[in-house]
Formats: sequence, C-alpha cells, structure tokens
Amino acid sequence: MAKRHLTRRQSWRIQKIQDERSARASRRADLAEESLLGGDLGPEQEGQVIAHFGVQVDVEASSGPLQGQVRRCHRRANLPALVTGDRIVWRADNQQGGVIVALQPRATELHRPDHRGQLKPVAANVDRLVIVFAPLPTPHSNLIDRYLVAAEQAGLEPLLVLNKADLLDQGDSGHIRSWLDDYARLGYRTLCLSAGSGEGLDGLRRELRDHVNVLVGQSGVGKSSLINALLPDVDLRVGALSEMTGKGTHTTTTARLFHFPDGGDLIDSPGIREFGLTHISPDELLEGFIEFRPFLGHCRFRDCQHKHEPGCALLEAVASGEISAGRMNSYRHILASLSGN
Ligand SMILES: Nc1nc2c(ncn2[C@@H]2O[C@H](COP(=O)(O)OP(=O)(O)OP(=O)(O)O)[C@@H](O)[C@H]2O)c(=O)[nH]1
Ligand SMILES: [Zn+2]
Repeated sequence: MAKRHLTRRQSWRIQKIQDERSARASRRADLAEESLLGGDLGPEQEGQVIAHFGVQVDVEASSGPLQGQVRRCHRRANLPALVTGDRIVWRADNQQGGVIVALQPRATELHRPDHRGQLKPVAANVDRLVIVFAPLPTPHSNLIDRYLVAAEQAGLEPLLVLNKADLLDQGDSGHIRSWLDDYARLGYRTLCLSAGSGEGLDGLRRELRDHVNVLVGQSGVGKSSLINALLPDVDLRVGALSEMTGKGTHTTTTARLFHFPDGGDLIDSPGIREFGLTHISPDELLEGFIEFRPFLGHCRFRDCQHKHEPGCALLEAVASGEISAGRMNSYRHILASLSGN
C-alpha cells in the first residue's frame, strides 16, 4: 500500500485536534490541582479556635470581612491536633465552613493527663489563671499554693479571688481574709468579692479585660456563679456544657472560649477547671514559691534538702521572717505528695 500522504490541510486539522486535546488535559490538571489546593476557598485569614468537636473545630474570624463570624472548619492533615484558644490561619469555603491551613505558635499551653496518664494540651494562649476560693467550702490546705505553682510552671499570671465575701463575718473565717493579704504582700494580684451580692464584680471585670482567663478552684467556691454573673447571655449550667447532637443533648467536656462583654476572654470546661499540678520536678516546685527564689542556690550544700541542714538559706529566711513558716510547710507538704512519701 502506498504511503499515505496527508494534505497540508489534513495535517493542520490533526495538529489542531491534538493541540486542543492537550490544552484540555492541561486545563483539567490545573483544575484538579486548584481544587486540591482549595481553588474554591477564600483567601488566607487569621482566626481563633473557640471550640472543638472531634475532627472539626469552630473558628472565629479575627479580622477581615468575616470578623466575628464563627465557621465550623476542618484542618489540613499535616497540622497537629488543635485546641481551644489556638490562633490559626484558615480559608473560608462557600458552604459556611472552612479549612485551617496553619497553626500559629502558642504563647502558653494548659495540659491535662488523658486516660492513659499522658499529658495533652487542652487550651492554648491562656495568660491568666483566676484561682477562686471562699470561706465555704473551707479551702483545702495547700490548694492555693498548688495552683500558684501550677500557674508559675505554665507561665500564667495568677489572680487570687476570694469569693463569698458576704460570709466573711460569719463564724471563724477572719483568717481567710488575712490569707489574701499575705498573698498580696508576696506580689500576687488579689480580689475580695461576692458573686452572690455582686459586690466587687466590677473590679473582677477590669482584671479580666485584655486577658485570656481560666477559672479554677475547688467545687462549690462559686465558679459557675461568677461566670454566670460575668456572662449573662451564656447558660453554663453548673459545671456542664451541653451540646445538641442528632442523638439529643449530651454533656461534652470540650473547652469553649467566650468573650466577656467588657473585654477579655474566658476558656472554660470541666476539664479546664480541674487544671492543677501535674508532672512537676522538685526544682520546679521550689521555683513556684516566688519568694524562695532570691535564696535558691545560696545554701551551704549544693544538694541541700532544706530540711535541717546547717547553712540552709531557706531555713535562715524562715528564721528571719523573710519566708513565712506557713508557705515553707506548704512547700514541704506538696513536695511529699509529689514524691509519694
Ligand atoms: N453566700 C454566697 N454564696 C455563693 C456566692 N457565690 C456562689 N454561692 C453559692 O455557692 C454554691 C456553689 O456555687 P457554684 O457556682 O455552683 O460553685 P462552683 O465552683 O461552680 O462549683 P462546681 O461547679 O462544683 O465546680 C451555690 O449554692 C451558690 O449559690 C457568694 O458570693 N455568696
Ligand atoms: Zn537549703
């Protein structure tokens, strides 16, 4: 058979078809890549995680036209697990959701042990630990000091709040008021107020402004009452956050971030309220007693246990009144509880 000769016109048509085909293919590849990269997503913008639900999180837009809006978002697979309070970069989709594409560095992290005892972050970027106590229930000895050490360890500024001030005149609770003065003398911020009567709440509102706050304290001191007074539009119930699901209402332990009307944020969940001392070394414990710091490293013996060694700088400070005997006892109790002896 004779070799088929194509006319110039035929060659031109074949070439044209091939060109069109490859243009289509490359357009398809472009489209596929675009959808992989999120071609139907809006521009990158900043946001904050305000709640999380398994693989999804609620993101509040921090700036731009969506500022203040909340979107339920997925995260890119290469990102670590996110927690409430995280500052992130995200892109809105066109279905009221979005994708989180980057996690900003965390200024602080609050940790809790999970069911296997592994420490896991539960909230990020908190900077204020509001330690609530009251004349009733009578404070557990050392509890406030434990919280203070935990705050120092986590890099949070503590605020000591003595609630139920209306009960201070009853019974023998006068010494509780003097505790507050002792802590104020150490340099801690303190407030005495009453969630019940509302007395002193304005001072608390001012203290919470410009901070991301967490409230902790033993059960019954009035944390829910305080939060309800500060966040009148949020029904917190006592200690439980409820979430509607297809199966009905159930209680979840997810941490949520709320904005106070007068400024400042609160991150709250039953898990967060249980924030306390975990995995701390004896040295970190010593550092957590702020008035001990000037004396650390000045004992005669480098391995001083600060029990009854001669030349112990801490014991000398107790003797001279620079460290209170109460705080020294508290340190010893906590140390013993850490090492289990
Ligand atoms: N007299 C008095 N009672 C208060 C005050 N604040 C709270 N209470 C009461 O203290 C009790 C405990 O308050 P809650 O707010 O549930 O305490 P909580 O710290 O949230 O407790 P948990 O949810 O168990 O952690 C309630 O009966 C409150 O009414 C106060 O300022 N004065
Ligand atoms: Zn010593």
